[in-house]
Parts: sequence; structure tokens; C-alpha cells
Amino acid sequence: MDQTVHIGAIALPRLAELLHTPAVSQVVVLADENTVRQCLPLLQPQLPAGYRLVEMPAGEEYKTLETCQLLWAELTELRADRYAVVVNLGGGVVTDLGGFAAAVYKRGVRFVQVPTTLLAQVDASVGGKTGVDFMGFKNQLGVFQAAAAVFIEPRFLRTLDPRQLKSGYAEVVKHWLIADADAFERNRYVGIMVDDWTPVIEESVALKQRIVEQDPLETGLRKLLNFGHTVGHALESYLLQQPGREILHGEAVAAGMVCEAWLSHHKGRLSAAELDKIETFLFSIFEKVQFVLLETEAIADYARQDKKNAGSTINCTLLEAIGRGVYDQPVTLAEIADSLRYYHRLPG
Ligand SMILES: NC(=O)c1ccc[n+]([C@@H]2O[C@H](COP(=O)([O-])OP(=O)(O)OC[C@H]3O[C@@H](n4cnc5c(N)ncnc54)[C@H](O)[C@@H]3O)[C@@H](O)[C@H]2O)c1
Ligand SMILES: O=C(O)C(=O)C[C@@H](O)[C@H](O)[C@H](O)COP(=O)(O)O
Ligand SMILES: [Zn+2]
Repeated sequence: MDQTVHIGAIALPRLAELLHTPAVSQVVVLADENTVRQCLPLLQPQLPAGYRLVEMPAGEEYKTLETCQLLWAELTELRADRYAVVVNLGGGVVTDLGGFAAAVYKRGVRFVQVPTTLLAQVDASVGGKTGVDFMGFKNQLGVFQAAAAVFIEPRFLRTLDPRQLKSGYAEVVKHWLIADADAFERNRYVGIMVDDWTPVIEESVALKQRIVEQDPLETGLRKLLNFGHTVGHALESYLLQQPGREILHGEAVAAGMVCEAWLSHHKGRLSAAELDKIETFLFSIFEKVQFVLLETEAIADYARQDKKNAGSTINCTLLEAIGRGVYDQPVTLAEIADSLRYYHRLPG
């Protein structure tokens, strides 16, 4: 998967070059209610006159097929052809949904990603996974489709809520844990008090791209990028169904990484000392996700829909060491529930 990623002050001018060519018939910007207010003003000078804006409500609960229809209706009313370009301006919800909707409209129009959260800049906008949630399961419908290009402007992060910044940081930590022990060591005393995110974004994107290039369709190696997500998605999916118990994707992944680090230790792969190091670090940044013991089975049950599974075998990505992930490791539903009980017992 060949995907050009522009990072820094050069990004938005490069996007303008792409959009101001005769090969582009129409430009449709998809943004959510917050990125329209907070991010569109920075992007606007780079857009051609006559672009159309589609505004969607913000939040994971709107990452649905129904919301895709807003974009499909606008494209259809515009009679947009295959030379149209969809510009996804927002966090991972907008980039996942907008990428999917563009990939399906007339069997595919080009889209570009302009990620505005840390999570979308270090992870969601890169690598071509697009999709929406369905029947309570995360990213249940989707396609692998590379964006025409990705334009990352770290200045967007200036208006981002600190809780959202932390959520994105979980995916950065995930990248270190699966493939970069040195970065974990260098950064574990820094935390999220970062002035300029550019180097962190550059390193994370490069690491993700190295993996995606080798396995764009997730037949093997790419499953490393799913560390923390077997349990993380189960927790996120479960809590999203519970009114008033909102959880952010990165918060669920952080909890999932603790559980899956424990599973790695339980399976004899990861040392107790490294498990402790990971836990200590994650709890220095993330608050504990709250659930009651009675809920563990119901949460674990969501893992039966994980996309890495083969038949009834739940395949998890585990760690052999900090910086060394290993994929396709079978775990049982009972072990997943045990990992949640372990997490529940931890102080915090
Ligand atoms: N495709 C992938 O590879 C991939 C990778 C990781 C996560 N994801 C998906 O990404 C989604 C989470 O993305 P997210 O954390 O960006 O959430 P999000 O898109 O919901 O954005 C978080 C919130 O921040 C607001 N916002 C966005 N940019 C802002 C800015 N610059 N200033 C102020 N507010 C801003 C949004 O309106 C929203 O309310 C999940 O659905 C997850 O499954 C996909
Ligand atoms: O890019 C990937 O591959 C990932 O797994 C990145 C994850 O951080 C991301 O949350 C992804 O959307 C998960 O995909 P899914 O296939 O488990 O739905
Ligand atoms: Zn993720």
C-alpha cells in the first residue's frame, strides 16, 4: 500500500496543490460539528472556491451507515463523478467513516485524510483501514482502501481536549510496545507534557507505515497493530452500549494493553518485571476503566467477533518483550475474562 504522508507546515499547502488541478472535478469536505468550528478555519484558505461541506455529528455513536448517507446524498445531489475528492477533516471517526463512504460511492472516489486528533494523526489516518460500527461491534463494516494521501498538520492539536490527547497517546504507546523498545525507554518519563508533537507523530507514522507496507490486508504481520484491541474493543463495544458510560477508543486500548500484557505473562511469554513496567507506565497516564466483576463475562464475549479470530479460536496479539509483539496467539474466552478480573483487582 503506497500512501504518501505529509507532516508539518508543508502539509496543507501540499493538499492545496492536489486539490487545485484540472483532474479534480469537485471537492467535498466531511467534518464533524467540532472540526467545522475548530479546524476548518485553518484548512479553508487551501480549499478551492465552490467546495461543498458535509457536517456530521461528533462522536463514536455516529460512526454508522446512517451517517454515511449524509455524504452519499451530498455526492449524489452534486452529481459527483469519479474525479471528485472527499477531504476528511477530523478525528478517527471522520477519517474512518469518510474513507469508507468515499470508497463505496460509485465504487470508489478518491479521498484524502486531514486528521485533527493525535489519535488520527499517529494511527487512524494511515494504513487504509476504513469503516463504521454495526450492531454494537466496532468497525464491523469496512474496506481496506488507501487514501490518495494523508496531510498531517500538528497545529490542529492546539484546540484538542487533554482527555482526547491522552486517548491518542495510547496508540503511540502501543507502537512502542509492539516494535520499539528504545522509544518506550526514551519516552516513559516524559508522558504527555509535550510541546511539539511533530517528532512523536513522525516516528509513530513511520513505524505504522513500515508494518502496513509489508502486510496491507492484515494477513499476518499487521495484526501486531491490533495489540490491546481484542480486549480493548470488547470493553469499548460493551461500554458504548451502556448509557452514560462513555469511553474513548484510546482509553479502552490502554486498558486492553494491560489485560493483554497480563495474558502475555500468563502464557509464559512476558516476564513479570516487564508486565510491571508496562502497568506502572500506563497507570501513570490513564485512569482505570470502571466496571463491576459481574460484567466480565459479558465484556469478554465481545471478543468472539474480533476480526483476527479464526472460527471459534480467538487470536490475540501478545508481547514477548517490550518492543516485541507476536500475533496469532490463541486465547480462550475464560482467559480473556481472567485478564479483565486481573485488571479489576489492580489498584486505581
Ligand atoms: N483506521 C484505523 O487504523 C484506526 C486506528 C485507530 C483508531 N481508529 C478509530 O478512530 C476512532 C477514534 O478517533 P478519535 O479518537 O480521533 O475520535 P473522534 O474522531 O471522535 O474525535 C474525538 C473528539 O475530538 C473532536 N475533535 C477532533 N479534532 C479536534 C480538534 N483539533 N480540536 C478540538 N476538537 C477536535 C471531535 O469532534 C470529537 O468530539 C475510533 O472509531 C477508532 O475505532 C481507526
Ligand atoms: O491499522 C491497524 O491495523 C490497526 O489495527 C490500528 C488500530 O489502532 C485501529 O483501532 C483499527 O481500527 C482496529 O481495526 P480492527 O480491524 O480491529 O477493527
Ligand atoms: Zn486503535
